Amino acid sequence: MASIFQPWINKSIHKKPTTNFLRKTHPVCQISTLQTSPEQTPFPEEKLVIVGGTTLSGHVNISGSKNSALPILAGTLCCSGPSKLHKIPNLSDITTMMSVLRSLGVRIEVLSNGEVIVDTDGVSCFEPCSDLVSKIRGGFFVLGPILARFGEAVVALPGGCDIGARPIDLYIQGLRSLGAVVEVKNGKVCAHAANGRRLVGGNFLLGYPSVGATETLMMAASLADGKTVLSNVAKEPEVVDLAEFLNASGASVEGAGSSTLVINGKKRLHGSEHTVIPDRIEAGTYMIAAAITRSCFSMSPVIPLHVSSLVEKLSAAGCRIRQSKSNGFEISAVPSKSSLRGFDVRTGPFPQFPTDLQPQLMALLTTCTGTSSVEESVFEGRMRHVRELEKFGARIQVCGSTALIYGKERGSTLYGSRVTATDLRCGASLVLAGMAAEGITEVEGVIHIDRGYEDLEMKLNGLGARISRQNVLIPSAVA
Ligand SMILES: CC(=O)N[C@H]1[C@@H](OP(=O)(O)OP(=O)(O)OC[C@H]2O[C@@H](n3ccc(=O)[nH]c3=O)[C@H](O)[C@@H]2O)O[C@H](CO)[C@@H](O)[C@@H]1O
Ligand SMILES: C=C(OP(=O)(O)O)C(=O)O
Repeated sequence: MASIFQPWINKSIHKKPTTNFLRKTHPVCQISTLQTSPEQTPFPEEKLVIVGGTTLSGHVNISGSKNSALPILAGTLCCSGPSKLHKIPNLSDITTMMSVLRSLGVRIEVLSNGEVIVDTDGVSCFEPCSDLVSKIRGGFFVLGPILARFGEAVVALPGGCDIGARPIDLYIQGLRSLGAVVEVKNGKVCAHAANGRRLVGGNFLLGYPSVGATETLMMAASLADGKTVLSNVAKEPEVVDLAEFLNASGASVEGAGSSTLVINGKKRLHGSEHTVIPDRIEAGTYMIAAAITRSCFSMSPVIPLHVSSLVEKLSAAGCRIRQSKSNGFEISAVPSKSSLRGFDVRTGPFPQFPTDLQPQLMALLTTCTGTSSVEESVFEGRMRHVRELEKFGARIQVCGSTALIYGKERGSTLYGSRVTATDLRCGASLVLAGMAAEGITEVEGVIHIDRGYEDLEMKLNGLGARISRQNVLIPSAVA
């Protein structure tokens, strides 16, 4: 289908953005809330029904990264003219993010194969629909770009996984150091450039290398007057991906991937073409799926550096992991049948072990030998999966931020159960446990899983799993 924004490739089009901000809330806001993404549709509520005990084989394709696509979609707001993005995953969080952008007057065309064209030239207000922003974490990432490009922004407090308090103090302090006046009123962040026009470059040391605060400040500084130095920033691959998108759009961001960013602000950025990196958390989830089902299969594309902390742990447990040009990443847990060894793990900012793989890894550890420990150092509330894993018969003891997982001497101890996903990665860990368990498992709260896994059950079934999606009103198969 021909793009209505053709020729998007003309990077030199700098149409003047519409700056009539009198109408603060765009009417699209009302339309967007009626659009049907799984996140927004109250019915039907669904569950995944899993027949456990299957062995997986074959190859699985890894989608583009949710946590890269979200800030990059926000980053298009920094750019005059259309941007063409590749490998945007088909997820409910992405649908919600697109609705957030549309509520500002952004035009978005979704093509096939994860290609999306985003044109922000029609932006006609600086306050995105609050109902949409508060559904996801990524919606809040529009704050920095809107403020930097238009000198003013009103953005509702963010949503996202319920895994801790998730404050936004670093965003606020950082934006203030770039010359913004920021206050929180009635559940919204209201910000404007102190000089009434543009942010100004400044120095800011983040008290913690927050991913979202780093991304927000990077986008804001890209359009500020002068130079910004951000210290103790997040080094996550998604931060690097955003920097690459911004630089392709004419920004000057140096140091992405290290703990200091130096950003020379530009008067304007132009649209560009960018391919989102593969989702390292999705890839990691499939690697753990191979381990927990004691299977062997391959996956691609995977960037080895992005999964190195997981590879190290799985190798220590006894899995074999190989890379081949033709097949991508191949993980095998077959020769170690029933004897994967438990280990200790602590989550932390990249390159440490990712918190977004902690619940899935804990599910694996319940099937390994010996006693393992998992320390969650990033989110204080990310242990809600423990109660659900216990329903499979897992023995886990939580002490503060550390869980002790008592494995057993031989094979899986898990039995199919009826469980509920309380957040995205909790949902993934329950699906993994269900595949390893004896009997049938039902996972409710699928809405959380759909936020971040593209075609999860279709991809797993393609590897040999037996998972079906059913309406929760269908009588339960688990006693
Ligand atoms: C959409 C997206 O990209 N989500 C990811 C992003 O979330 P998100 O960007 O929200 O995570 P952060 O890196 O900001 O949070 C890490 C820690 O910093 C704290 N904090 C954060 C900001 C702040 O202003 N003050 C503060 O204290 C948080 O409460 C948390 O304890 O990074 C997390 C850490 O890798 C991942 O788990 C999420 O999947
Ligand atoms: C915590 C996560 O997402 P979000 O920050 O969007 O809630 C996640 O992807 O595991």
